[in-house]
Amino acid sequence: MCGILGIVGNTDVAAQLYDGLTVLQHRGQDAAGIATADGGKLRVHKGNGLASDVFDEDAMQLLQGRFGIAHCRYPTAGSEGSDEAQPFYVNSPYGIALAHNGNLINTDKLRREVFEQDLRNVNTESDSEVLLNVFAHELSLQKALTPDAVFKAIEGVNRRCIGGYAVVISVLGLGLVAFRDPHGIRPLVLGKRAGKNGATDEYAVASESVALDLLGFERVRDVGPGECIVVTARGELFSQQTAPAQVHTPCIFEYVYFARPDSMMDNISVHKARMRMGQKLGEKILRLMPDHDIDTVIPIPDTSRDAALEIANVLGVKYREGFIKNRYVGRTFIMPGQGQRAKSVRRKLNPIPLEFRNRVVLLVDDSIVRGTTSQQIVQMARDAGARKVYLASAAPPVRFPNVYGIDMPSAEELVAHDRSEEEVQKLLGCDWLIYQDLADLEEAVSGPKQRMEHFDSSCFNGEYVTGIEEGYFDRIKQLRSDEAKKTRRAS
Ligand SMILES: O=P(O)(O)OC[C@H]1O[C@H](OP(=O)(O)OP(=O)(O)O)[C@H](O)[C@@H]1O
Ligand SMILES: NC(=O)CC[C@H](N)C(=O)O
Ligand SMILES: [Mg+2]
Repeated sequence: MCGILGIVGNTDVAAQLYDGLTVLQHRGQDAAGIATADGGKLRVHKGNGLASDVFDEDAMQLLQGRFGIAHCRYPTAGSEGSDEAQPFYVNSPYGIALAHNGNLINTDKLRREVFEQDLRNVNTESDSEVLLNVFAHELSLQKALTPDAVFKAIEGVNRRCIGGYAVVISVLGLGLVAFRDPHGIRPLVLGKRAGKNGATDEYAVASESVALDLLGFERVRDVGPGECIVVTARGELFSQQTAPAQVHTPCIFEYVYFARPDSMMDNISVHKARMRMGQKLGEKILRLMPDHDIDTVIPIPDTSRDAALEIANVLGVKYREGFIKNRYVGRTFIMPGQGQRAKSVRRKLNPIPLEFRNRVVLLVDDSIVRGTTSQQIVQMARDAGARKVYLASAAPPVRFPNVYGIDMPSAEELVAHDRSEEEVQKLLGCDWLIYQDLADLEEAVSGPKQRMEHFDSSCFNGEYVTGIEEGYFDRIKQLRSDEAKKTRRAS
């Protein structure tokens, strides 16, 4: 899902960008990078791995400058290679570095345009490098380097680029640029920190507010859909709507799985949204099984905990941590290959048998996507002595590909695609399977104050807010299915 962060400060920002990456790490484990602007020079350091693998003291020393951007990557386009780590950089019309969360769905067309019309070279298969070159070209059409010129350039980006995108850019000689796609599918939040001893205020933008909390920035507001913000190196903030107003449809899967519970996203607490998911699902369980025989509710750590606890409360049964998570194994869903994902579930989770022996357990996960986790977990619960194993998913069945920044390119890899709930239950091997209804999920996220009317729920309902060109799904399947990735890696 990728984490992005940009800071304009009164002192060097590299150490803060690094710290920020450590709390956005759950959004992308494959690569990390930082770019800072130091007078007339852009400094970039990036590579494969976690932030802690990529940066050492020498790298940090190089990254001087009072404004900069950072990225952690979960690939949705191109390869997992280090040349596709972000930020990407170009040196014309100015030194520009870009970090992108999301996925463009018209990359092929843009790539051709960038090469044939804009006369620019794109070196990798990454959609983000294409996006950078579109921006660079649009900026080159402007006469000056001012916030207004940047807004005009982003108007061009909004016009040409289709898909989900939240972006931070460093422009040498100007400052930080941040913007969000016209539907606000991907998240981006703005923070401010009062300058010390009369210095100007400092600003940060991040995928999640948790990065602002850590760095002592106050959460000001979310960047709006189709809005662009420019913070100059001197700390002046400008903002403008660069795309006509569209229906705001933030990605609902952020609340289900991606974001940290301690983040606020589009003014909604992720933690509260997950608790409400648990309440709704608990009520559905009671409706369908009023005389249930559940002894214990057990979460599948980490992400399902908030929902599982609320289900236990609604059902009035015990909540128990029956699986212990190995803290040194990362998130499995965002790993690039199925082999690695499958192996990691067992390495990551181990049962405490006494919480299972002779009990009827309700295992709760936030979502069931490929079924990698739940299939193994159900078996582990049985091996640990459970009398019956029920499984609840705080999200509805995932049946359709995601094309806006989650790497689910191929419907056939989704366990619920073209299967009834009974068929999925059989495949996962549990005694009963229950899914959240989509209307309940959307209500749970929106909350009692109904903060959001619409969502991008495409992986649940197959409705794509940008429209999808004929043949697109076949193309991404050919390029990005697990099989295709395996063949590419082997070659
Ligand atoms: O059906 P699947 O394809 O297995 O995908 C869904 C699972 O993957 C995620 O867990 P993950 O291990 O990535 O992270 P977590 O520790 O935050 O729960 C998610 O929370 C589900 O447990
Ligand atoms: N998950 C994401 O946000 C991915 C960003 C970009 N499409 C990449 O593959 O690097
Ligand atoms: Mg999980």
